[in-house]
Amino acid sequence: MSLSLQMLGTGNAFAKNYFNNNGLLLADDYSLLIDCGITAPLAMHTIGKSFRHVNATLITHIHADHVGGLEELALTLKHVYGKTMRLHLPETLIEPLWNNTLKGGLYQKDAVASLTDIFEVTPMKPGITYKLAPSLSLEIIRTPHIPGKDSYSLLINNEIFYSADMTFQPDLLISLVRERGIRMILHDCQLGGAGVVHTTLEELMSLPEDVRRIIKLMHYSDEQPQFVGLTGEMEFIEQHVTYKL
Ligand SMILES: Nc1ccn([C@@H]2O[C@@H]3COP(=O)(O)O[C@H]3[C@H]2O)c(=O)n1
Ligand SMILES: [Zn+2]
Ligand SMILES: [Zn+2]
Repeated sequence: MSLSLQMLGTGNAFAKNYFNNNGLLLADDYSLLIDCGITAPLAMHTIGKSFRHVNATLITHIHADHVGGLEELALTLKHVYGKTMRLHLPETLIEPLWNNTLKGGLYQKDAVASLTDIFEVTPMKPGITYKLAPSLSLEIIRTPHIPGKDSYSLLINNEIFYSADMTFQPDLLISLVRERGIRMILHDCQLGGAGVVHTTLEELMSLPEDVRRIIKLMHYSDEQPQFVGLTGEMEFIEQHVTYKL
């Protein structure tokens, strides 16, 4: 069994030196795109890959750096390649993703009137393990981000935690490591300022050593180079590099 991750981007929503924090998870020959932000189509082109070779896409929450590329993805697949993408997403995101984000661009009278008319939709619920492929299972965990906006982090193969954008949740992180035996945490990381809607580097640095040691940092700002060497045991993930998980 081989599991690897190549981030299309590792930047935060406003980064200009990094693409949006979207990941390509590869489990043997099955590939899952985790989030599809505004920059995802260009990032895919930059790394020489095409959406038509991706088996499915999963959405963590509705912000443009996580869903802004879905219109182009759906339209190119449909009109250029005659394909549809399987979309795994938390069931509470189905209605707002269509009505508040995608309907304006994708609606077509008598043809496309809902998310299921343009994607192969698989709704997900927290606490259930979904087998996406022989060597890939996923669970979603609802984690706080913006008041009133649902956001879901991921548990991959019951051993790797992939954070959506989220505020600092030390009890969750500690229990994932000490009670569920999670061996790796990929976490969003706001490098400066107060952590109002994200987790800050300072907050992550306050975690116990056994938790810090397995954290990799992503979703960071253009100031990232100034922080290399200042993150303790936690290393930055770099975009486009393929990591064996
Ligand atoms: N209450 C809010 C809402 C949003 N934001 C910023 O907008 C970005 C949207 O994408 P993100 O990656 O979730 O990061 C959010 C904040 O930078 C913010 O800073 N405060
Ligand atoms: Zn984001
Ligand atoms: Zn967000």
